[in-house]
Amino acid sequence: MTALGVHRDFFPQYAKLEKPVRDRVDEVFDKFEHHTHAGLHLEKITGAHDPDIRTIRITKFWRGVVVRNDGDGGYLLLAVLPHDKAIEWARNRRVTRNKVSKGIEVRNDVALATATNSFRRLDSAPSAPTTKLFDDISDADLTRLGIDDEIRTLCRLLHDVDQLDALRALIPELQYDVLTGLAAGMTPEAVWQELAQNFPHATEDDDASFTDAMLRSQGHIVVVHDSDELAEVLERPFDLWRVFLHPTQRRIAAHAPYKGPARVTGGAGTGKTVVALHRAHHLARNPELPEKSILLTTFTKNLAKELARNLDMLVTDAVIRARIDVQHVDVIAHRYYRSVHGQPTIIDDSDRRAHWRNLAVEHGLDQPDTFLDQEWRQVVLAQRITTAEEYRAADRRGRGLAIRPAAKDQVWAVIESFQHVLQEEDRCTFDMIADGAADALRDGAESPYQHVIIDEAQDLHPSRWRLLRALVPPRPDDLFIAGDTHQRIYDSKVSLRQLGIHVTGRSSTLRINYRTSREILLWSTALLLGERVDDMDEGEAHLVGYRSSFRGDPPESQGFPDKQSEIAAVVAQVRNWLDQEFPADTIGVTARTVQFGKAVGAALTEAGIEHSPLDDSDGSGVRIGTMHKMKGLEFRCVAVADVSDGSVPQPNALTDAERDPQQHQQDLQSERNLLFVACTRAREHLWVSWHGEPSRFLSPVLNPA
Ligand SMILES: Nc1ncnc2c1ncn2[C@@H]1O[C@H](COP(=O)(O)OP(=O)(O)OP(=O)(O)O)[C@@H](O)[C@H]1O
Repeated sequence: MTALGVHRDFFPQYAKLEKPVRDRVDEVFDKFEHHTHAGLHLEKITGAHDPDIRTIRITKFWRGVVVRNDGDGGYLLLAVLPHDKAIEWARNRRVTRNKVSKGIEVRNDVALATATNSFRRLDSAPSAPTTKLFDDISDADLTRLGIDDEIRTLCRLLHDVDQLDALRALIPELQYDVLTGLAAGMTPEAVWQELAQNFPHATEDDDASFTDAMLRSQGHIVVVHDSDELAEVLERPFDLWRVFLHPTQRRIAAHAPYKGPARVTGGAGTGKTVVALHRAHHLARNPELPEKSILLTTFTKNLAKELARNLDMLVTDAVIRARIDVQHVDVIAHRYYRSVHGQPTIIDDSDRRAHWRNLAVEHGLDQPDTFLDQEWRQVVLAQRITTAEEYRAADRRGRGLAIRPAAKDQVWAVIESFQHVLQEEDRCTFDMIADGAADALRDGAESPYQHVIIDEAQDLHPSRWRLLRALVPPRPDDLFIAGDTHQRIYDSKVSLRQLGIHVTGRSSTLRINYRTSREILLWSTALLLGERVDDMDEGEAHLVGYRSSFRGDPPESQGFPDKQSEIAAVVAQVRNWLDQEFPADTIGVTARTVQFGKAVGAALTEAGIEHSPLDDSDGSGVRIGTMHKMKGLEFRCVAVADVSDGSVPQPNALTDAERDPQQHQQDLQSERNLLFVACTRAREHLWVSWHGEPSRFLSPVLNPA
């Protein structure tokens, strides 16, 4: 059957067409599967660099650009442009094959030759630097990684990453990907490993048909076989993530059954959530699965809503969609806890702290409520400790302060009393509910799910992991975990290994950021300079090769003498974005504290600008919320306000350094990560402000070494 490929670059062009022209495009390609070459009325172009590239009439003013392959009769739709532009565009293009992926590449011969000449001139100027960007990479390595002669000649002339960036539209996608990976510090071997995993035919001779070659170009070509499929992929031309996955994303999402728990990591915006959604879709295609047998879950209620919204966009077949249950992890915990213990009553934070304070005084223990609460959550509840003996022998790695054996008994006595009080009051915490639910499930006869997919996994407490483990029996494809420990903002460090979740050999890393511009990414990652971050599997997490897929404006940062003038500036900045026609709901404002957010909200109201809190899922207008609430979300424009000394880090989130230096460091790390999370929510514009002195966390960007 005739296959039609549609190139990724076609989508934004199609999205911008007026409705009647779009309809004509649909009409022209309707029933393409039955068309012969002549049926599609393709026209040759005089002077074309590639004889297979033709144009096709859409309307009097618009033409499509199509590759027609005589070998197997496949078509590839490349562009839709005004008449003269289309002819010019098509004349200069040439279709080639990538040596590694054996997939299709489309290049502009004329522009590449011009660029090579320009860079040659720059390179021979007396002021040109003597070192070049790829001096350390041999020709043999470049060739092995699929860089062809023409691109190699060009890239040998480049001095820095900015020059490489400038060539993004000219260098074929996969080759550009390889070059940016090398430029971002990956070794040729590391790049090769990734390519070899993604493209199993990498070392074979290229004997693929044209249609097979299109199928091997899944990052930038989607292949459809009939007009219904074509209509479906073109239905939401802005949401490219539905159709085009990076080869690494696709490999992870469409992997054959993983033998056990699998994991995807990667910096902010690298598409971990997208991969989790596609994995859910992939698994749900199994016709033998009953309804709601796959759980897609995450850390907060808002994020679960966002997952469900995106899943509805991705999975349009109602039968397949019905196999996936999207729930906030604590909703699941409540469901199974209730089945055994009835409706729980939650103790709020202030009551909990008051209990700790009172009990510490009662037991003559000089420890603050924060220490006791953390000790209880991170040691006692984390390891399900129930006796003084167990507590004495407990693994307290990761907890700062060492406790002498005698003092341990005293701490245990307070913890025991605290648990007793909770029991008497018949109140509990979310951690306790999760553990109660895990027990209920373990005692039950059947596991409720066959697959569990977890997003934003880095912040889950061990009790949630026990629950998730109990929701699905150990089996292939039981748990699929997406998370990034650089974005951990609560102090829930876990070792998956110790929880019996083994991901070794089934862990993959994404490195290309699709959300934020290179400028925003570099600025934000500088905030994390020197930080050591665990990978939840008893190793260290790194951001090697982490890079953005596009360029934009540099972030702006500005200080103000006082709170009032800063708030006025935030309002002015929001107004400025609105004047530039960014829709209000694509603008996010965030601050460390609820109070500052409220003050900004009041000022926006006064200025007549509609706004709503981030946690109001039906809210509209500019969205405002704390940095914690920004987790997992994204906006075209983000104002991060009150990044002031005294607000970031938030003093009451820090353990006293003298009492517990290690915990103090961990608290600082969570606070720094929080700022990183807030800044990496911005797609196009990031604006950071403070009043008085700036936060010390801004020092790497305000005073770079
Ligand atoms: N293959 C892709 N093509 C186009 N856009 C993509 C692709 N993958 C991801 N994106 C887009 O990049 C943005 C970030 O993706 P996503 O939220 O999945 O990243 P993440 O790694 O989960 O981010 P974070 O950890 O910061 O929450 C989203 O807007 C998503 O639609």
